[in-house]
Amino acid sequence: MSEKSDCVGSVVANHYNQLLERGVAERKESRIFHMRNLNNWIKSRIIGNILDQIRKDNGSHCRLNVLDLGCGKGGDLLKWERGNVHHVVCADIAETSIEQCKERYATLKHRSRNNVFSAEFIAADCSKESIRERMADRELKLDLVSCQFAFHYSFESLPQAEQMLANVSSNLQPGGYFIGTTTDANDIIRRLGRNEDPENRKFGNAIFSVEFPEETPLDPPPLFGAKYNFHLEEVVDCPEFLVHFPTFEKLAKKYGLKLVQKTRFEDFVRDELVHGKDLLMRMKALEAYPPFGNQRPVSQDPIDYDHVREYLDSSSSADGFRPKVGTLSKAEWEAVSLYLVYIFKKEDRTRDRKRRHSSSSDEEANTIDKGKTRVSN
Ligand SMILES: C[S@@+](CC[C@H](N)C(=O)[O-])C[C@H]1O[C@@H](n2cnc3c(N)ncnc32)[C@H](O)[C@@H]1O
Repeated sequence: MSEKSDCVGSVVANHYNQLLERGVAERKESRIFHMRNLNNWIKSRIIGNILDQIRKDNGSHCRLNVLDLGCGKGGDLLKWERGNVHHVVCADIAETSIEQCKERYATLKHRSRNNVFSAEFIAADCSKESIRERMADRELKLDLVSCQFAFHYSFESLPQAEQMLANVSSNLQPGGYFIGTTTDANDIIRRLGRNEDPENRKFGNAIFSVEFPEETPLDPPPLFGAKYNFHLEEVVDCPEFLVHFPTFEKLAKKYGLKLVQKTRFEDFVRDELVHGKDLLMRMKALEAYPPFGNQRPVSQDPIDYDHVREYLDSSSSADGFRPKVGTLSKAEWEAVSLYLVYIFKKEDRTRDRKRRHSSSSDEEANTIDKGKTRVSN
């Protein structure tokens, strides 16, 4: 492994290790409170949908073993509890995050009087070592690997992306799923706007920025190691790498993982609103506008609400009544919409072969959630 790559791995680990745990009150005051809730809602929907799909595939009482790859402090533990899974392997490069994840799990376990999934915790650079060696049961087969907001770190180099995928594929059952969220490289390059000004290396707004250092070639960027510095108010300030999606898809295929869905967050949110609105409201993923009583809008910049004022102006009734709507400030939406959702399925070669031979049914093996399979660019 090169010195350079070791160095980036430790920068990432140090950054996440130093992140402070915030209390509920402090989180509510955050400029990105609703954006974080919206991201959490998106993950809840991805996880909920895929668990439904696995139960459809394998029977409603099937055992469910999960790997949370790049689990951080355990932001998804509650989702695993609500999803009634049986075992979760939590892995992350940041040791302090893994300790915090362990503590959160202990609290969850205590609160539920031991009536919760079993769990194990592994502090490891999953782009450089095999986690199977570190698992309590090396024979354990997983039904789901979830890698939320973390896969882009492995695109530092081809060997790292391959090791990450090996950790996914070698632990998954045939027919198991690999789900995740990552930045949309095409969108990042488009937003850089080098067509307008070939010198551009940075874009963003008051809450986030993406900046490519001089050493990253941009015309075109390399398939691996296309480093940019990502800054998100209060939470992230560290190097990440563009994930060239066709390369990701091709590599995943080499590891027996077939792409079944790739959806940009903005499309995912629109689609999931049909069934997920109640949860969205409960999770406070949108800001009420105009604000209630003497509350202030989250952003003090009026531009952040131009879109909603325009909407309200066009939909006010004749008596001037202006309803409240749920929205997100423009700055937060610009950050949310940098991401995409992906779902891969581990090929089940025996089953697929049998199915091809024995049935003329046109049921697609990879159909997710009532025909919503979508592979778009
Ligand atoms: C943005 S956080 C997301 C945490 C969590 N998945 C969530 O959604 O709340 C990214 C996480 O990926 C972890 N990470 C980055 N590179 C990693 C690597 N090579 N191996 C394992 N974890 C890694 C970081 O330590 C961090 O906890």
